Amino acid sequence: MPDTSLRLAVKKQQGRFTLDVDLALPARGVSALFGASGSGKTSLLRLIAGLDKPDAGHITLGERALVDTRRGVFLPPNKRRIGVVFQEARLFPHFRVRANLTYGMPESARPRFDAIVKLLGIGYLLERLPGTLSGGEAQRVSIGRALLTDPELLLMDEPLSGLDGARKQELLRFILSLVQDVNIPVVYISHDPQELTAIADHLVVIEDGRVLASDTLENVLLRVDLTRQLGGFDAASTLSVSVAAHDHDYGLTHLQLDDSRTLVVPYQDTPVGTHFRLRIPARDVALALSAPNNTSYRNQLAATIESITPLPDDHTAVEAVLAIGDQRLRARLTRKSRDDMALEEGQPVTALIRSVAFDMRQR
Ligand SMILES: Nc1ncnc2c1ncn2[C@@H]1O[C@H](COP(=O)(O)OP(=O)(O)OP(=O)(O)O)[C@@H](O)[C@H]1O
Repeated sequence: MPDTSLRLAVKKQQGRFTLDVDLALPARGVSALFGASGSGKTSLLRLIAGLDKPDAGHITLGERALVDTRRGVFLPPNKRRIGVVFQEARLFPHFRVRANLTYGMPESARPRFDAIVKLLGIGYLLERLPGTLSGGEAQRVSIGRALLTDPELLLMDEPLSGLDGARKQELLRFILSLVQDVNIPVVYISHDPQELTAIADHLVVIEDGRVLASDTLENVLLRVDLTRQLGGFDAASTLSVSVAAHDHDYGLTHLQLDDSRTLVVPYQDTPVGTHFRLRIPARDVALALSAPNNTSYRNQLAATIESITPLPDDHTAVEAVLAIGDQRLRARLTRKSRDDMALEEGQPVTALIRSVAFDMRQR
């Protein structure tokens, strides 16, 4: 497998706005750029795509230098092997879908045409003109066009923003399976926390043209110091689990967290051994000092308090990060319960879990 990780250190002045970013993104999965309107997400994406030049800096994709201002290197967009999908599908209005897809397609991608059309479910659209397509259909065609340039990296700038709720979900599921099938790294811009929770593996938080955080989604969402910037995200943690067994009689599925810990959830129609991520809202985790016997909480996990932090925006609440083996779980408590139970860092506790949600992605 070629190394397709993206590394960049770029500066660009745009009027009074300064973009100053130093970043390394993984070679696999979806890296999301998240930040308020005007934080610089699109400006960064345009530099990566080659639509703008940085004032100073370098960008490399795997071994290839795309830009290096000191050496005078600047690869034009069509030489970068980067596919771009914009907010609105930018199709040629007078070309049929087929011609839109094949326009600029390199010979190397020709054998994959049928497979990509099938993958995107756009076979029935090939002879239509762009003006007759729905927003979701047009966006699928533009994803197809980006894939048919044989890219090593796919950039998506709010690809779902023009779509309504149901179509948004549909295309989101679609992009998820696509990412798993084509195995090309994706840089994905959005300011929608729900969308990013569903799709991102890696999260980059941008504010005022600078990177505040760049790490796995799980790790960034554990950062209590970013509570303000991550306001739209439900405080939640993700746990990696695998399906251990099904209990058909009670309609339950047993999940293995690690060698000594299991969770029980409503029956999931998924084979034993399947890996999953579970999403657990911080407010659905309670703490007990010892494992209670008589409780309707099905899930109790032995844990250790790693940190307890006051919430910046709510003086009645605190947030605890619990170590559960080598995974981490957030719990939101009232300040009063912390004081009543005399909770402190390093203390062993039992985490009681009220609800879990399944992540859409299988791992
Ligand atoms: N050509 C330009 N000249 C001057 N300022 C610009 C130019 N292009 C962008 N900017 C400014 O750069 C800043 C970052 O814009 P950018 O479009 O990258 O933000 P964004 O995070 O993508 O926002 P949104 O989520 O609203 O799309 C903004 O303040 C914008 O006004």
